[in-house]
Amino acid sequence: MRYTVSAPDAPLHAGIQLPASKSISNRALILHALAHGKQTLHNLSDCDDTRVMVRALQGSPEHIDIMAAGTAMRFLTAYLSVTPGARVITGTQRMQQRPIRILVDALRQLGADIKYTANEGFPPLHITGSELQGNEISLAGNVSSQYISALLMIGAVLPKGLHLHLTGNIISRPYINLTLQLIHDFGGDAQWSAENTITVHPGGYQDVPFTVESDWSAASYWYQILALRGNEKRRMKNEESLKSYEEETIELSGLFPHSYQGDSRGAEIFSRLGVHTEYTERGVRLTLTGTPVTRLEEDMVDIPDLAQTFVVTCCLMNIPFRFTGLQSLKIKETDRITALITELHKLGYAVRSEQDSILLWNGERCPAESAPLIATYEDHRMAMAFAPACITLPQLMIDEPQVVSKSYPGYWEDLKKAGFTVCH
Ligand SMILES: O=C(O)C1=C[C@@H](OP(=O)(O)O)[C@@H](O)[C@H](O)C1
Ligand SMILES: C=C(OP(=O)(O)O)C(=O)O
Repeated sequence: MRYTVSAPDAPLHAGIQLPASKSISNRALILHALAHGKQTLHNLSDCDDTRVMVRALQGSPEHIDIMAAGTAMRFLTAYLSVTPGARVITGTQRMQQRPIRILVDALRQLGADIKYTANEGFPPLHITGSELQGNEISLAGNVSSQYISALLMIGAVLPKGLHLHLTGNIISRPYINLTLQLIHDFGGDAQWSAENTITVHPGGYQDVPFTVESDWSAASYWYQILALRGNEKRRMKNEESLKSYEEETIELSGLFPHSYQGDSRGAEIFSRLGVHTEYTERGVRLTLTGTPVTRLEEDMVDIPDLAQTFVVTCCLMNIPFRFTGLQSLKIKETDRITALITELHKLGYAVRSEQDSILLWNGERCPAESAPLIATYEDHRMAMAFAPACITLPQLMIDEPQVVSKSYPGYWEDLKKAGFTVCH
């Protein structure tokens, strides 16, 4: 399947109910299960990554397929290690190439019984749950923060709690802090006890009602849409159309100013690309403002999921960039470094990488394809970050658009609500 996407002719005035955060949903589900919770979790995401988690936690299945959900794979590996019973946990072909050795080694040091059923270091895993006796381990903090979050959440149900010493340069740190925040919300006690050490006290969790915030990573595609509309506006000479663009607004509900989510930093970065954020009672109201920067440099080690949004946005706005801290992109849903370079070449942008961790563009162009079809590589963020490019490149085609269901099942419907045309 493929979609052809076109931008609205009329001024954009969209009101969007964003999906709930899958990162918060999947943490809340694990903590709720560890609390033997009966209370309702409100506003859980309906995305694939959360659905697989709900299914895995219901009725204790012996065979668990978490499809493409990194959080579900990592969080459940730790959870099943402390939960009585024997299970096999697996996922898509790609999930079977995403490394998990660091987490498995850490859990084994605590006493867990985990076996690789195919390739050493990768899912599927056979896990037999038991009470783990260990309470102090060191692990690398520079590969995926999801290993750390997984261990922290079970820390409070270990008889002696847990001291985690993190080695290397810690990546995706806001996701670790999000985990600590949710542990507190569920009545646990965990904090940074030294620069690279986190301590989780024993004592378990409380059964509390909880409401999941909307997803700031999903919000980034709407910021991108407005930034690209602003770019079109500046290219227009006609006073009337200029005025109508100026008044364009997008309202996104369910976001708060002091979010737990690290990707809320996207709002500040987009302010440098001409998008103003105003917090309202319901969420945020985005409007166009000011003049965008002429070059963007950013360390994205804390916000890896926003890399695709900013790389595509900057190319289309003709803003040269250098984004560092992207070392985790190679082991996500696809190798996002290679995928971005390949697809942007189709659109005529010669983006380059350095040291597998930097993406840069100095404004260099290459011949563009006349009717580009954007491949999505089973990666929701490839589809969602490239679709807004139709504002600059009319009739853009997106291959396998259904991939968005991993985190934002209503993405295409929401685009239609905002006036975009989405055709099969
Ligand atoms: O903990 C989480 O909810 C996540 C952590 C990040 O992964 P890494 O820690 O592997 O970078 C992020 O990319 C992912 O989408 C969600
Ligand atoms: C990397 C992502 O997800 P995960 O690692 O949880 O599969 C993502 O949603 O961009």
